[in-house]
Formats: sequence, structure tokens, C-alpha cells
Amino acid sequence: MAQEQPAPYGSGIQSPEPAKKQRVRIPYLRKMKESGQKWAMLTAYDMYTAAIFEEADIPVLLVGDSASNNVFGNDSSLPVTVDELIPLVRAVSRSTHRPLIIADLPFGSYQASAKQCFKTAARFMKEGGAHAVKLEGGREMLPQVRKLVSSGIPVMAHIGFTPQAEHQLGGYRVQGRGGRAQDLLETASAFEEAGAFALLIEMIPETVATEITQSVSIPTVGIGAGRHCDAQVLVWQDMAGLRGGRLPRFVKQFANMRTLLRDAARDYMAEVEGGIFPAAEHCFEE
Ligand SMILES: Nc1nc(=O)c2c([nH]1)NC[C@@H]1CN(c3ccc(C(=O)N[C@@H](CCC(=O)O)C(=O)O)cc3)CN21
Ligand SMILES: CC(C)C(=O)C(=O)O
Ligand SMILES: [Mg+2]
Repeated sequence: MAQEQPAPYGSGIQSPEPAKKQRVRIPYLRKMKESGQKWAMLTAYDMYTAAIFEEADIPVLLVGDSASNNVFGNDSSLPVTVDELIPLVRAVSRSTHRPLIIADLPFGSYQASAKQCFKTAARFMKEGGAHAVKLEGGREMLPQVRKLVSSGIPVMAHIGFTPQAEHQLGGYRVQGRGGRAQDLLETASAFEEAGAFALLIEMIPETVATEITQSVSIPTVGIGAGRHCDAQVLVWQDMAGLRGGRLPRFVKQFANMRTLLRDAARDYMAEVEGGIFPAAEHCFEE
């Protein structure tokens, strides 16, 4: 006899899971803004990290195109492809029940037209199991945002420093300084009007990010955008101290996983070389 399937999380019909496991959905994020409750977003690119961040109760996970650097070893966001990212999105969505999963649209997969954008976003939803997508850019992306929204695909717009445009922007530089703040404010309003469910704001002065946050009713998620955004995001390998070398100013390391993992690898190697591991307890009898 076929087993009965449990109701999907957030479906509103009786779920066998406790309320805590209800899927985070977009109206919840808006309510958090209204009540002044800040929230945290992290990137995730695989099963264990996604499951661990769910255990930690992180409400929103981003499968970033930063996988280009942090998974695939490229030196920028530009090379990563849709075909490379979809399996990572699928790994994250399969391994979690509660967080909202956002797929970052990679460079070249949405800029050409609203139609191209829709096709790419639909692949991330259908093949990856994403609940929403994120795209970078300014007002030239309004047709893309409108197309997704009218097709039922929630979209987060990423403004300020947009890494996919690093060559146009002249490097990894703070945006919105000098006379450019007004332009950012207008772009933010235009995205809200077009139906974006949230704004990601990267590397702009705190004062400008605060003004944007106060001027829109959708949540703002900051990275290097000061203390007053509605939410914050960091790349998990930065936050957990897996990454070495010089770090951007906006990063705080909450652990030192690089040392932890390196020491574990060294201890393992020493025990193998010294004939200590495996011990009897790790061996099978006949
Ligand atoms: N590991 C990782 N963390 C990230 O935050 C990240 C990625 N990868 N890959 C994609 C983009 C690239 N990002 C970056 C990369 C470098 C800087 C950086 O060098 N920032 C300088 C800016 C100096 C200035 O303009 O004053 C800094 O010191 O913060 C910032 C964001 C953010 N994203
Ligand atoms: C840094 C965040 C905002 C991002 O876009 C990514 O991880 O790709
Ligand atoms: Mg990105």
C-alpha cells in the first residue's frame, strides 16, 4: 500500500512537524521588518552546512554565485555557470525543511532579457528546488524583476557593490559615496515598486543603507552596509573562519574552522603514520 505523504511545510494544512519546522516564507520576513526583529542570512552550498544552519535556526539560506570562489576555486564570481550551481541549490533544498532557499542567478544567465531571466530562474526553481532567486543590478534590471514577479517567482534585488560587475565598477569598491546615494535610493524604490520581496545591499556607507532601509517597506539585507539594515548576510566560510588571507572589512569571524580542520587533518595523518589509527575498535572481526 502506498504510504501517505506528509503535508508540505507551510502548506497550511495539518503538518506532522512541530510549528518550528514551518517553512519560512516571504510574508514572515516582512512581518519581521514591521516588528523590528533583525534576522540573519548565510550562504550554503552543500548538504552538511545547510543542515547545520537549519539546526542553528538560520531562517534564510543563499546559494550564492560566490560558490564560484568558495567552492569551485575561481578568483571571481564571473566563471560559475547555471549548470554548476543548480546541483548545489538542489543539495541545499533537499537537506532542509525550514529555511527559505534563495538561488543566486550567475553572471550571463539573466542580463540579456526578461525572457532569459525567466528561463534561468525557472530552472533554479524546478531543478534546484529554490523558493526565490536573487539578481544583481540597477534599474536596467526592472524588466527582469517584473517578469519574475508576474510569473510567481519571488526575487531579491542586489544593489550597491555588485560583484558580477567588478570590471565595470573598477574593482571591489564601496559604492554610493559622494553624489551617488540619491541614485541608490531611487533604484531601491523602483525595485520595491516592481515587486522585489527584498533588497540585498552590498558595501555602501552605513548612512545610505539606513536611509534605504527606512524608505522601503521590503526588508533590506546588508553586507558591508552598516548596522541598521533589517537583516545581515555573510559568506559562511568567512563567518566560520575557514578562509585565510586578508578579509573584507565587513567580515567577522565567529569561529576558526581553518585551524580546527587543519589540526584534525594533521592529527589523523600523525596517527596513520604512527600506526595508532586504526585501532582494534575500528576493525571488523571475521
Ligand atoms: N568569500 C567570499 N566572501 C564574500 O563576501 C564574497 C565572495 N567570497 N565572493 C563574491 C563576492 C565578492 N565580494 C567582495 C570581495 C572583496 C571585497 C573587498 O575587498 N572589500 C574591501 C573594500 C575596500 C574599499 O572599497 O574601501 C574591504 O576591505 O572590505 C568585498 C566584497 C563579496 N562576495
Ligand atoms: C555575498 C552574497 C551577498 C552573495 O551574493 C553571494 O554569496 O554570492
Ligand atoms: Mg552573489
